[in-house]
Amino acid sequence: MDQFAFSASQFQPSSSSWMPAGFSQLLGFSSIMAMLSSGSYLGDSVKLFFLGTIIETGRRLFKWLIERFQFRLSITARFSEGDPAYDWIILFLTQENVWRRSRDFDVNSKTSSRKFGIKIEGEKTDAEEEDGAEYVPVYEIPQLFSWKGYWVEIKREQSMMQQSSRGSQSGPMMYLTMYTLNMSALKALVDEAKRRYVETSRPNVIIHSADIRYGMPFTWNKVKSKTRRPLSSIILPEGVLNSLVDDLREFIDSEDWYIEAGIPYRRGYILYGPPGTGKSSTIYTLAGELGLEIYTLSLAAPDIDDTILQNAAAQIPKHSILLIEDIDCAFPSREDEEEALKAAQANYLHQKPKRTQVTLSGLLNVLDGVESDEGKFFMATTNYIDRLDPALLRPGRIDRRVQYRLTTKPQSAALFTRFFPESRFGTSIATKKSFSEEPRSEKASLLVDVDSSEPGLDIPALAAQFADGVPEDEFTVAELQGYLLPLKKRPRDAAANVAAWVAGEQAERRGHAARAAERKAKARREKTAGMTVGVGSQHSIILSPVLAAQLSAAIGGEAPQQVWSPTSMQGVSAPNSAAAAQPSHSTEKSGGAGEESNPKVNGVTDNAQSQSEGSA
Ligand SMILES: Nc1ncnc2c1ncn2[C@@H]1O[C@H](COP(=O)(O)OP(=O)(O)OP(=O)(O)O)[C@@H](O)[C@H]1O
Repeated sequence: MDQFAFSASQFQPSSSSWMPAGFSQLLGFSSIMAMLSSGSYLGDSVKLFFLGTIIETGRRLFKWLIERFQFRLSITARFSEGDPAYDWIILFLTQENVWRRSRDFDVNSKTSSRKFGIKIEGEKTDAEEEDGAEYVPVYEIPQLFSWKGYWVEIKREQSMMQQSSRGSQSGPMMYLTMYTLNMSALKALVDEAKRRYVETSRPNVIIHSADIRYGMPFTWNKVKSKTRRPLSSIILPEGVLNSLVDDLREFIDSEDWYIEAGIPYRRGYILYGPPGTGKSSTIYTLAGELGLEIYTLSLAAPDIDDTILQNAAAQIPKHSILLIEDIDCAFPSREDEEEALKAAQANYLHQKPKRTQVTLSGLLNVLDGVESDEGKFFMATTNYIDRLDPALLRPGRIDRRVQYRLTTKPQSAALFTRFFPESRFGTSIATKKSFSEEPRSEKASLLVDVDSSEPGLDIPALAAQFADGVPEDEFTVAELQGYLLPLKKRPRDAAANVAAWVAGEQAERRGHAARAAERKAKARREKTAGMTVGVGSQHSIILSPVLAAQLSAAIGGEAPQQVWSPTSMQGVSAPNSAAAAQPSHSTEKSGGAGEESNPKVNGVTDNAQSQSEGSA
């Protein structure tokens, strides 16, 4: 107490110099100062409290200043995953080695999906390089780097984006902060990122496919890259491919014309014909040639509806291709739907077969609407153009139709030459090698060559032999390719054995057609047998189609036309009984074995000139 009283009196004279003594006493200021200087426990606590308050206030002030400073002296850009610009930035960061200070990676096995993995140096074999794991930096901890004299900070975050009918939408976002007031620096960085992306992607075709997950926003997040195919690898009748390339180039270059003429700046193609004739390959090759990215969607997917389709089309950047493969699957004909329903019922499935929720009008809206201009290409493939609604094919929606057919002789020869190019197998190589190497016997010079293939061959003659062995309009390029693949180093065998292969294929097709006819006949019998099986004249029973079929097979065929007495049906116990094993309907013929084997389709033709309308 004494100590306290002493200190207070010591303090009082000085405080009175700037504050009336009565006033300072009223505030209790002198007693607080006395307490603080007393060194007591309470005084220390109060000191600590004031110190903490000062530090916290300072910290907040500093943060506030930094934020203001950052806001005024930096530019922040956001990139959301699924948008092409996000990929530009990711690739840019990989190339700038920003990941070097990072300790945070996603490790994935290498696939054709593009993830912009980085190369981690170490002693690795080539095989490991090719097939090993891929290290993809995560960038979830902010990384600072400098680019052209600017400080740039990068950070990836999972962030909430917006509310939609499909729930709250969230997705990874990349935040790029540049410490500069110069807006054009950001533009330069983004342009540079895009340029590098285009440059890096040039040898590949980039294919985006839809990422549809319940409750998540629609994105084109699944990205793959395919090695670009040269135009010469596509075997079509003379001029078809070049005319498509010219048409697409002209379209890309004539944006101003479209705007001036008031015509929607969009282009639609449909490629149709039997499977394996090169429809998809043509689209991928065109995309590679012109540096276009492909956005592919299957309308047959049950999760996709008109809203998603519209969203998807809207998210596609300018000068890219919206590809819908097998477009007929989305809108099956009424007969097909009935058949699917019957098949489901026959198997006691009470659910309707699942089909797309996309409506024809939804698709037409996408083709006509704002989403479909801005220099986008709409490309579709189908095996059955007749099943498509004429509204879909009308000029202005589909500008060009390209028909694909089974191979002609020139196509077969061209395919052979593609497999066995003159440059590797022709006479010129053999001559060059025989001069450059030690003299050897004729037999030996034929055996040794580049890639241990057969050299010194008359490739045009072998190609002609091969083409002669393949009947026109019977096989697809894909089928011939399947035959040639195992013989890729043996051109002579490929040409010599093709006739035998063709004969084998034809026999197999006849067998297949016979079995198909048999199945059809059986289905017809089941249909009629399923209606009514009479037991005596008074008791007729209705059987399920399957049971009726089993019964009719067991008792010998056309059940509904006949009346079976209960005694005649005795012994019919199971479908696998001896009676069932020997059906008495063997008189039924297979209904023209060759009929269904080969749909008659000829060569590849381009209908563009005759059928294209509404194009520029
Ligand atoms: N005209 C062709 N030129 C070059 N290769 C072809 C051609 N037709 C088919 N192929 C080859 O056959 C395979 C299948 O071709 P593709 O997928 O392009 O056929 P498609 O007509 O699109 O078939 P689907 O209708 O089943 O989708 C590919 O490997 C492709 O290289």
